[in-house]
Amino acid sequence: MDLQLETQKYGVLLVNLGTPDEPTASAVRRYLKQFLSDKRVVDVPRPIWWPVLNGIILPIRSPKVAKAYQTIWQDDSPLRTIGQAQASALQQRLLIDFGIDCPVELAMTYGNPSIPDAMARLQQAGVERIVVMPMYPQYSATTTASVADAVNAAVANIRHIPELRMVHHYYHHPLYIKALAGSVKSHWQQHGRSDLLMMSFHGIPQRYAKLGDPYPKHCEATAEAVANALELKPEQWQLTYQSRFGREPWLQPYTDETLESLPAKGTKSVDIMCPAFAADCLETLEEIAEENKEVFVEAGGEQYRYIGALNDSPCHIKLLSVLVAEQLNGW
Ligand SMILES: C=CC1=C(C)c2cc3[nH]c(cc4nc(cc5[nH]c(cc1n2)c(C)c5CCC(=O)O)C(CCC(=O)O)=C4C)c(C)c3C=C
Ligand SMILES: [Fe+2]
Ligand SMILES: [Fe+2]
Repeated sequence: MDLQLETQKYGVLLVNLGTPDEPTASAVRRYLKQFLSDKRVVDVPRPIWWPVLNGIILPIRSPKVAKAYQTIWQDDSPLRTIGQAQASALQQRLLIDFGIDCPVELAMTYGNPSIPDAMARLQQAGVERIVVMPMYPQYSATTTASVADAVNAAVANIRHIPELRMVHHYYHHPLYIKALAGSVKSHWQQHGRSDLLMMSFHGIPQRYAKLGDPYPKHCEATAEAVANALELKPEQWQLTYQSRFGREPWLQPYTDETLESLPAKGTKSVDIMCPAFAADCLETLEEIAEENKEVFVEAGGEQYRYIGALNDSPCHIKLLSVLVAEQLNGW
């Protein structure tokens, strides 16, 4: 791609969901309170949700989730460590491939580094035009739109605001599909091939999809494109949804229930990947790689292998650099 850029200085805000500052109950509580107070995430009317959140969810969930974080914590939360590696690799790639000297700052919608702090660092570096890059291949109001809300809230406190563009989704981008299919192929080369490739996506409530959230359509398109790229027959792959929260029905089929049912149907080995996660985190390293493995093995499964997220792999960074360059073009 040949970029024709004006003289303004460009910057990138690479945004992921968020994670606690420490794997302690009090830090997890602070993070969950910010996350679960977002109306995009939980849309229950506030007079009903506030007492449930503060009186039941936060006191019960925070210590439990802190213990889960302790099992994956390595000096810091993997989501933040990987995000920082992605940001610096992306900055280098933009310079090498496109000749753009463009600072890249990692930010989190909830927790740290916060979006206002990261935007302030970009402006201090002289950046006037910011590409916001939410790390969500599939658009959802619960994630991508929350990034837009948080960026707009940050801008509301700035006198001299930057110009902004945002990547909306990339669920069908050829380089994204190529990176996912490539990660499966190299996993198969190293470990051999299982009976089934499961593509487990983070869920959302069914009601949100009925109200117009296109997220499940995007997930289906990603999964079908990966299956096509790998030339899989319909019985060799399956799309599922993980991480449900609360009582109402979420997108189905559920990952854990599917894994529990597979051995009885003769599927004894599974490779599982999580295409909606741009970086490994609690939901992949603990829920999928550990908890769900136990579910499958206890139900009679024999081999269960988790295929890691794209993280800071060269194909992933290449994809991110092209997504940014596509936004910069003609700006
Ligand atoms: C309460 C409703 C939730 C919705 C809707 C939701 C959507 C959603 N989330 C991600 C990505 C991530 N979620 C992560 C953790 C996490 N998610 C929820 C709840 C909802 N997510 C909770 C309560 C938590 C915290 C852990 C827990 O209490 O179980 C993470 C991991 C963060 C980390 O620190 O490692 C990610 C990433 C997507 C992509 C999505 C909708 C498309
Ligand atoms: Fe598109
Ligand atoms: Fe989540």
